[in-house]
Amino acid sequence: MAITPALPASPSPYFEIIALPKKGLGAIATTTIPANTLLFSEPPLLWITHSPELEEAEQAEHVNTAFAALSGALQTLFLSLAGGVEAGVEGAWKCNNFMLTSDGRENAVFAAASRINHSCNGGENAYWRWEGGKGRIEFWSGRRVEEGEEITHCYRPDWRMGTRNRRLALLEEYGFVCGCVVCEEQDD
Ligand SMILES: C[S@@+](CC[C@H](N)C(=O)[O-])C[C@H]1O[C@@H](n2cnc3c(N)ncnc32)[C@H](O)[C@@H]1O
Repeated sequence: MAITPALPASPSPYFEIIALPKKGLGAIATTTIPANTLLFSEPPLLWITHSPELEEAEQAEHVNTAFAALSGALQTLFLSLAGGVEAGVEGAWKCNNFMLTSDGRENAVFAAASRINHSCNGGENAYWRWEGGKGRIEFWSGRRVEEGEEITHCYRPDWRMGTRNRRLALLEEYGFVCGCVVCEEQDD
């Protein structure tokens, strides 16, 4: 008998997490959300502080050490994130880590924030910020979001290039073919 994995519970009264065509899981608004609404906030699941010059292999060591310190339930949760099923700790880290500070010294993975898909510049309707004093990431709506719309944020807001090059860059850096509203509508 095929076992359907349980969908993660929504951390927010504003959206549900469901399976989406070609994107895995994603967050869909269950109500109209006004601009500048706090959608959710959460502490990191796995967080590392490191020198920004750290080589990838050394960073992986930090990640593995932090992973080993998690409880069994949190390890299972971490490995259930995108990339984790196929490529273990390294895959989940690569697919889901946020650079928290502009000096590149702090990176973390979050259970709920990991489920928010990417939209290229202009298509996103949410943004995040790291509240270091509270030790939490916050997700805010950047504009009014209609019921049924997908909640997205832009993984690389600094990329300003044509759709074709942006899609290639996303494929190279993040390993997916972008199916966001901007890429689907533009064809340059
Ligand atoms: C941080 S996770 C986002 C949540 C993920 N969809 C899940 O099922 O947990 C990033 C992964 O989601 C998918 N993804 C995110 N944004 C996407 C987009 N715009 N188009 C296609 N796939 C996307 C890719 O597989 C990517 O590696």
